[in-house]
Amino acid sequence: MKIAVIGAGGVGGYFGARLAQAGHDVAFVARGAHLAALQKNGLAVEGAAGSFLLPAVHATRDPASIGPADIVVFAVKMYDVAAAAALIGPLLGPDTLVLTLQNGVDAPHLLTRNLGARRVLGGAAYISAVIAAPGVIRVSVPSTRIEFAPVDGAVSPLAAEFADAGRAAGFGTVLGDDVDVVLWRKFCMLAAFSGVTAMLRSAIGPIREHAVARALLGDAVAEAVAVGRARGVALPDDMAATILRLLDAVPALMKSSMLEDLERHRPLEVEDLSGAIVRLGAELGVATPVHRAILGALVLHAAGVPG
Ligand SMILES: NC(=O)C1=CN([C@@H]2O[C@H](COP(=O)(O)OP(=O)(O)OC[C@H]3O[C@@H](n4cnc5c(N)ncnc54)[C@H](OP(=O)(O)O)[C@@H]3O)[C@@H](O)[C@H]2O)C=CC1
Ligand SMILES: CC(C)(CO)C(=O)C(=O)O
Repeated sequence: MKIAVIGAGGVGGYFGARLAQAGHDVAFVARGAHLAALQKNGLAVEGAAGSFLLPAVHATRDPASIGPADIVVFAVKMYDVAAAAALIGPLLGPDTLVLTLQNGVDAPHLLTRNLGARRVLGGAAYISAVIAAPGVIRVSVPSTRIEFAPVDGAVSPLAAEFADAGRAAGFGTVLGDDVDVVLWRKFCMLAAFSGVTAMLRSAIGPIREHAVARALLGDAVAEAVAVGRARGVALPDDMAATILRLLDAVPALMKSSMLEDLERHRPLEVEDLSGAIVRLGAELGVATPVHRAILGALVLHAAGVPG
């Protein structure tokens, strides 16, 4: 398959590298020192999901030099979605699909406004990865996967082909038909996990061991699930319990990407995580005091520190 990755960071860099390693024609749209390193030294992956080097990768700032792809993997941070969406045009052929991998629940719907629902796949990435240095992606979990679904609910052969390609390339894929369920299942976990770990500046281990912190985490999950249900998303009855079981099973040292960003003084996605829950809760009449506190605790850091 021909795959273009916009945003070659922790998420796009890792999944794109696996697909390239498996022999697919993968091109990365990147920028800055990371782009320069990709062009000079190739793309290195290290960490718990395996280490390998792709010594020569197609990396560029200019999507026109890539041309139409089968799949565009769209993996910039949420606050970069609007600007990076302008890069998609030259990558579109008549049947190209665009797979969004942002946390949060809005990205596929934002892209749908310009691209139309038939082209957009909304995805949730289950991975913990960062750009450790320019040209180097570090993954801190052994097993990774993408769950995704078409915005219009119509599962196409190309989407199924991508799911197969991912599995053959070494990461899990789950192709569903209800994009909101795919997004909200992760969002309810992630908004709570990222918000509480970032607010408390702690990996998950100490949080789940302290009764007060654990209760905060449980309340954050419950608020997110309540908002999702009020929005009409078909979340399973045991959603909150399932999420807490999952968070009990992850390694004690695991941090959210938002905590990693906070520690690196990078911009935060908090407005699209706890902020979205607060906004939707207000619209739907669901109280969200924990997410309001998370938003308040982090909002002054949301722009990061330039440089
Ligand atoms: N990291 C993780 O473990 C997980 C992250 N996610 C989600 O995935 C999304 C991506 O996150 P992540 O991979 O961590 O982000 P990263 O910051 O690691 O990577 C994003 C990359 O996109 C680049 N970029 C942004 N805009 C442009 C542009 N216009 N042109 C070219 N390159 C651009 C960024 O460059 P620059 O640095 O210069 O801004 C950066 O290199 C987020 O929504 C996140 O919440 C989901 C699951 C896990
Ligand atoms: C929780 C995790 C690591 C799950 O993939 C994640 O998505 C994030 O921290 O952004």
